[in-house]
Amino acid sequence: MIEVNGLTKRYGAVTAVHDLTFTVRPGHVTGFLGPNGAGKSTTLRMIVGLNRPTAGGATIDGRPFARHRAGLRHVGALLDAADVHGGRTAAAHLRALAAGNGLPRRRVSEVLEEVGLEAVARRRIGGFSLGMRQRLGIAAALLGDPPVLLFDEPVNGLDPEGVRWARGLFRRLAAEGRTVLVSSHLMSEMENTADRLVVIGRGELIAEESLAAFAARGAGASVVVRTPDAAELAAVLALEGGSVRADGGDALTVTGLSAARIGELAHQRRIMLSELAPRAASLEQAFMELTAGRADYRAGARTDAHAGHQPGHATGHATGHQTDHATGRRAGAPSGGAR
Ligand SMILES: Nc1ncnc2c1ncn2[C@@H]1O[C@H](COP(=O)(O)OP(=O)(O)OP(=O)(O)O)[C@@H](O)[C@H]1O
Repeated sequence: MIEVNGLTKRYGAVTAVHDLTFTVRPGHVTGFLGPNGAGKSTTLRMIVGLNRPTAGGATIDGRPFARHRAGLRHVGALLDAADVHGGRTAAAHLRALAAGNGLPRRRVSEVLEEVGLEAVARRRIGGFSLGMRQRLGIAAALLGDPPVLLFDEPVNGLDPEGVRWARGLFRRLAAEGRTVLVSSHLMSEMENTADRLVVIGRGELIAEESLAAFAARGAGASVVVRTPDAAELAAVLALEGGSVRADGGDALTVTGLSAARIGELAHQRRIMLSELAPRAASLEQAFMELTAGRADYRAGARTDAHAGHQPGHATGHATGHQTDHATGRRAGAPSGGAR
């Protein structure tokens, strides 16, 4: 179990994470979601002691990460797949990690097989694609067979088969009773993987609930209506507080009114309907609505909040990250002191 309590991280004037409190339970895949720059990586790094909180803290199975002597045997993490020594082979990288953490050498071949990299075990990591590096990072996280696992954007760069494989792996790890926290900025990556969600925006908690509860919020749900009297019905529905989009011809898409209410209003006005079809919100839509206004950057426009930010961070970790991000530590080996 991971317990995050009042976790806060400030970088000068920038508050990356603000008073974040949530719990990640064993036996589930918990999706850690938020738009770019929401503070996911910073939070994960604080959980494993690589960033020092400004306030608050996090425990893993009751103790801060630093007090876990078992290291990789207790907690495995993929934090930055690019953060590996390119001159080493995959096998050598994992062997060094195993040796440094007192793990048996046989684990190296076991995890290489698990992630499907046996065939390239003796190739230098420098020539690996991002997807292969992600697999290697996942292998490193699994090396100590730990009960607690954290993965930061693990499916970035994986091909569709790789994404399906990773989903299955996370679910299996959770089914084995492990605590599995997986971050993503895309709801679509989580909806077939996670059964619980922690959603953050601009460093603050927005939602902590089951995927089912999230889906039931109904945000973004709409009703498709077809009628020969589209203009008249649109006016009636707008008066009732619905928001109506004319889709051309006899079709309208209505939000803010239930299908039952639309049917009732049409009946009262003797407007004939040829279709009345509720459409559930996609989870992606619900996520977008929930985090609207909490994303630092959206296509084409920048919000005015976080005025001190460098535009470069829209692409991830381009600028302003020197203080904490460049720790030079390897994925899967969250050890050493925090900055
Ligand atoms: N070392 C740092 N120095 C200054 N600001 C930082 C540093 N690390 C992160 N930030 C800022 O903190 C905020 C949260 O960044 P973080 O990388 O944790 O977000 P994220 O949710 O992981 O985003 P992404 O999906 O883009 O990786 C951003 O505004 C970022 O610019």
